[in-house]
Amino acid sequence: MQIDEIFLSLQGETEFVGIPFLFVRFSGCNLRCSYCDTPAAFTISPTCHIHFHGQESFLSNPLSIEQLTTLLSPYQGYWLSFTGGEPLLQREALETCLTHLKGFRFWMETNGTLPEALSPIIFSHIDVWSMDLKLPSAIGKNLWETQERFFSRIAETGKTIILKVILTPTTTLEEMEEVWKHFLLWREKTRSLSLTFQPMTSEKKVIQSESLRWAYEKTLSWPDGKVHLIPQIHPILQIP
Ligand SMILES: Nc1nc2[nH]cc(C(=O)O)c2c(=O)[nH]1
Ligand code: SF4
Ligand SMILES: [Mg+2]
Repeated sequence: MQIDEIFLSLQGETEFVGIPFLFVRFSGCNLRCSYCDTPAAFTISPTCHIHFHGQESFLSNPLSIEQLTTLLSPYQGYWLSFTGGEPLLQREALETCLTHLKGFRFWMETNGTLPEALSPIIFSHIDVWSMDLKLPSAIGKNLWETQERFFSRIAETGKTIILKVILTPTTTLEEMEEVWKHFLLWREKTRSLSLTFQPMTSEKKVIQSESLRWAYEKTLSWPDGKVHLIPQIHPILQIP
């Protein structure tokens, strides 16, 4: 498996912020979002950067499942996030991880654009799906139809799904209306759905935008606690 980095930190996004997470960052991505904060994961890296408690080491790619098991087994009981890049581009490697790594709670960080890569093994092991909503202003094309197919398939599993949308100065209010329309429609398909509006951060500061103002008002108007406006906390805390 081609892994860009493996590290332990606090979850810096969504309503799970502040709790310890292992991150396994898969190499390769099928998108090139304007706001991407992990461009290093676009390409396959010759080495995997491992950093735990400020100690770093490197392993040559590809990594074996035995290497991964040795590295992660002291952390059984922790949440483990498969992130990227886009982990579903390496479906077989992901399935190997899911069937061999024992004693973790699995979190899937996905751009939600590869419904054809989903499989029964993935469905049975992932506990929480964190799915980005990719807007045309950030990726240059409309992917709603594909994202709808992706969402419908993961919703059938009944697992927790967190939708995440990144707010940037180029995000339009029409796009925000579209996000909201989909959130309301998709809520009908599953019991455990929440939405995080995530304003972009740069230089440890939250970037102001009209979509951020819009999201603030929308979040205030929604009382059930399933809609959140939360910036990334890891750049602010200056942690990985
Ligand atoms: N602290 C921290 N929290 C995160 N939440 C999602 C991340 C990601 O890149 O997938 C991430 C990350 O890279 N670091
Ligand atoms: S999907 Fe994620 S990793 Fe890929 S380009 Fe977009 S933000 Fe970056
Ligand atoms: Mg990140």
